Amino acid sequence: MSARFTSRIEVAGPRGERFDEILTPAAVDFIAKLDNAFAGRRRELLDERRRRCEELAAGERTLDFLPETRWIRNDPSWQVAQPAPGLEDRRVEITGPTDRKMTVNALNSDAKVWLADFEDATSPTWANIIGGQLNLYDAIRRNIDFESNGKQYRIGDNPATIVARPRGWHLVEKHIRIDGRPVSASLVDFGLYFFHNARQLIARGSGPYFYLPKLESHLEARLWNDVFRMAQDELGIPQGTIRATVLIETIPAAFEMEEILYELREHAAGLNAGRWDYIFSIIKNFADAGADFVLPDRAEVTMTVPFMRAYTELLVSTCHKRGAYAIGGMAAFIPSKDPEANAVAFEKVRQDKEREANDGFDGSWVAHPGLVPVCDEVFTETLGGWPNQLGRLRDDVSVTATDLLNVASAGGDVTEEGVRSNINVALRYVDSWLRGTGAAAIFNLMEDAATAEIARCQVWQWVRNGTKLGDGTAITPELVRQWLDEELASVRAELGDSRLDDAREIFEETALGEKLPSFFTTCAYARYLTDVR
Ligand SMILES: CC(=O)SCCNC(=O)CCNC(=O)[C@H](O)C(C)(C)COP(=O)(O)OP(=O)(O)OC[C@H]1O[C@@H](n2cnc3c(N)ncnc32)[C@H](O)[C@@H]1OP(=O)(O)O
Ligand SMILES: O=CC(=O)O
Ligand SMILES: [Mg+2]
Repeated sequence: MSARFTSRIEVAGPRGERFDEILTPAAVDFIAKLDNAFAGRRRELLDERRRRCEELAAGERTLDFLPETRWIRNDPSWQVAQPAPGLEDRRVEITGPTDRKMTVNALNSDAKVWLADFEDATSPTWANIIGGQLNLYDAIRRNIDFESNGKQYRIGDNPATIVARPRGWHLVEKHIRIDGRPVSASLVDFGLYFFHNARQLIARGSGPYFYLPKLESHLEARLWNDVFRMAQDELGIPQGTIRATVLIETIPAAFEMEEILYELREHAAGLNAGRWDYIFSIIKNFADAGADFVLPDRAEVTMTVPFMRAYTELLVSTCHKRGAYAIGGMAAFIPSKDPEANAVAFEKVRQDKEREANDGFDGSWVAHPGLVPVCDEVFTETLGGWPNQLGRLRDDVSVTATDLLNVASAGGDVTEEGVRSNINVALRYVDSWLRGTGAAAIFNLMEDAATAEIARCQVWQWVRNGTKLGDGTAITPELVRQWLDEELASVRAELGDSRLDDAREIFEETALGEKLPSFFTTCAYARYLTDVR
């Protein structure tokens, strides 16, 4: 169903129950104002991303710390804003999609923060996006009690602070159109959440807080900062009320961490080490750059390989130099019903959090309520009586461009099991995503858009480089197609028909095509998640 709000603005998505409470004329007008002001710059910055990626692929460019912003890195006088109410203590943060049940469960999980996710953990169907906004709207107003399967869902006395993660700059929301063109998905998710909830959150002693995903440069951070300034002005909310934590999850952004904090300094709360998209970004940007950039099996790219350690060490030292929180990333292990797998998962998560706490992170992420106590315990032990370890300046850290780009330092092998696992996981995850679920437990691991991007991108990189298995067999398109047939058959035997044919099509296109598409989500969204052309 389509509703025209003005001669320029059209909402083309179906009207779900209570969607009109979110898609009010004033809220849609607010998004249109943001889009009018910032759509052009967004497009230019996306063009710049494409240019950089192509130049890197062609060997015409390398990545390094920017000479033109050295003055920002050398200027000792600036710090980011003070921690805002509810964000002083971030020792454990739970992430997850914004469906109704998970909203209540995450808020009650005893985590300090809930990352309410419209990005990696959400399949961006119209129902998920507007339904998710409704759930947040209701949760913030404590109007979300319900019963399901005999269980009462009700927000308790000490809920987590909500930090919403809008979709990245690369995505559009085709169901809202201005002058016939789709608006930026980032502005839709940010705009609706901010418009409806900013004042409520402030009145309740919290505030409008955001995680910003997949940034590739400080100019993209500047764009967000300008969005914040305009949004605060429009609603008459004091400048500097918003807080944003930026995910450093692309390789270009790793070279601009300090500049990103600088651009957002009046709104910056910290940086997060988004490890999965970071690995994806490295593969994507260097997929064509030769054998030195070929990564081993996905399971072998751990946080302790030298180039990943360089990244997290630089992140902590950069943050603490500027008074910003350093938040750790997601260990993919989740609780399991099998006691043995469960024990392994808890031990792996504990080790991951211990490494982060020892390195100086102020807190970290978990994917499941069952993991909150582990993370809490580890950080509480390290923090002592303090809410953070901002005082640990990590002056000992010195990371060079070579350290960040030393992808070969990962070592490890590519195996048949690794290739098959990538194919299998990608099929299962894309199938789930097409059915509207953006985070899934697959083989006892949390899989989401970022981890699935790694899976299909690795296959493309291995094929492109003719990477060899231990027995000398080269990974060719023919071999991958043969294994794809076999893996598909085994997944189909388990799941039934599902959306596996579509998942296969997406896999072939994004893992075996002549060109490596930037994201599987952009093409799959346009083709399968919306009828709007
Ligand atoms: C790369 C990145 O960006 S990481 C961040 C993005 N990814 C994520 O956020 C993933 C978040 N995690 C999840 O979505 C889920 O934990 C999954 C899909 C991996 C597993 O979910 P399930 O299979 O439902 O797990 P399980 O059956 O053990 O859940 C038990 C209970 O915990 C709840 N639960 C599980 N994970 C979460 C979560 N992250 N937030 C809130 N509640 C959760 C379930 O809803 C269920 O509740 P119920 O007892 O009321 O029915
Ligand atoms: O968003 C987090 C990541 O690891 O990707
Ligand atoms: Mg991510």
